[in-house]
Amino acid sequence: MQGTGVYPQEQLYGWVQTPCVLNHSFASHSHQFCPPHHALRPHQSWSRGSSIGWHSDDNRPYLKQRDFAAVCYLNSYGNDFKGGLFHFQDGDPATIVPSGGDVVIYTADSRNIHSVDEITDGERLTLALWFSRDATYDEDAKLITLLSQNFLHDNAPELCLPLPASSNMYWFSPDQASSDQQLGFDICWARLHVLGYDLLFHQDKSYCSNISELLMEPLQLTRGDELFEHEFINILHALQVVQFYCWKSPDFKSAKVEETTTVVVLSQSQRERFVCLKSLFAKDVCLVDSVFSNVTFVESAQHSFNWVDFTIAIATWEDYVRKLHRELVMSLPHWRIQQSIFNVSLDEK
Ligand SMILES: O=C(O)CCC(=O)C(=O)O
Ligand SMILES: [Fe+2]
Repeated sequence: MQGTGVYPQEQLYGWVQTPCVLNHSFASHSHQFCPPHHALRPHQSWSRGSSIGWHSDDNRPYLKQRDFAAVCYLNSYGNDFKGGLFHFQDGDPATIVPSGGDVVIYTADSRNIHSVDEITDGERLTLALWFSRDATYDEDAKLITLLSQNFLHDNAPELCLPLPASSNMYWFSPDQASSDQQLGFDICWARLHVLGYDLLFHQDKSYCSNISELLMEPLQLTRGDELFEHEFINILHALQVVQFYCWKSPDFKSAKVEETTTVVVLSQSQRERFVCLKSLFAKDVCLVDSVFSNVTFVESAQHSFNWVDFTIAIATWEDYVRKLHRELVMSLPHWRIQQSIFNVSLDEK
């Protein structure tokens, strides 16, 4: 994607925690309507310093299949971030102020040249979609095939556990032209860190300098000098539970506690191990703090932490994932018949 600024690097896989209510804000519409095929980019975080200069969304030979673009805002200008206004070069409205739940839709060609101002504070979250008339770019068909292969076994919830993508997907480099792992930090590690957690691999991995290998390893979480003995299957699993806990912890207050929580004090050698790991995952901890300062998810985590509630969060997260899995398994036969996940009915009034 062309742009003069710093394009956001982070793409998170997993669920979108903010509900999307569509308030249509059509910036441009044209063409005789025929239901387009869609491609979805996972929800995206624009951290402080991100921006994108004037561009159209089909501005590369390999992007020519894009006919329409849609951006759904998952949080709001003013409340969650500063800067980050969207501008069209021509036409009216010229400026869109992102507001959680709103969607802006426009043709992907040069009739809708647009830009996004630099984010000066907080974190801007969006969900971007592109629509194509060319069936060979139909993401639904690909996804349905993939889901059919992997998700048809109802009683295999472990299949729902997240698998990290390639390691450079999670590496934030201040120099975005390179993915040089001598600078910057791992975003998963950084998110855990700003929420007050450190991590420790089950086996001593301090000899291992390959981040992509480490991202796949089982691990435990620590806070202060405490080690929580639960084992997470990989860093994304731990991160999903931690974020789920931040999101849902107000609901746990009234919950009855039957879970047993095992926390031990860190030994000296364990402490040394996580110091080693820290230098592997973050070359610059000050940069982590500066990128994530004033981010709302950090503020929302300022609740009183306790491991008992956290233990409940693990079990509740598992129930939640199982529920999503069941819904998926129920919908899949229908999607397979339709060969489509999102159906636009032209007859609906
Ligand atoms: O996030 C936005 O408001 C627009 C993003 C954009 O222009 C793009 O991803 O191409
Ligand atoms: Fe764009």
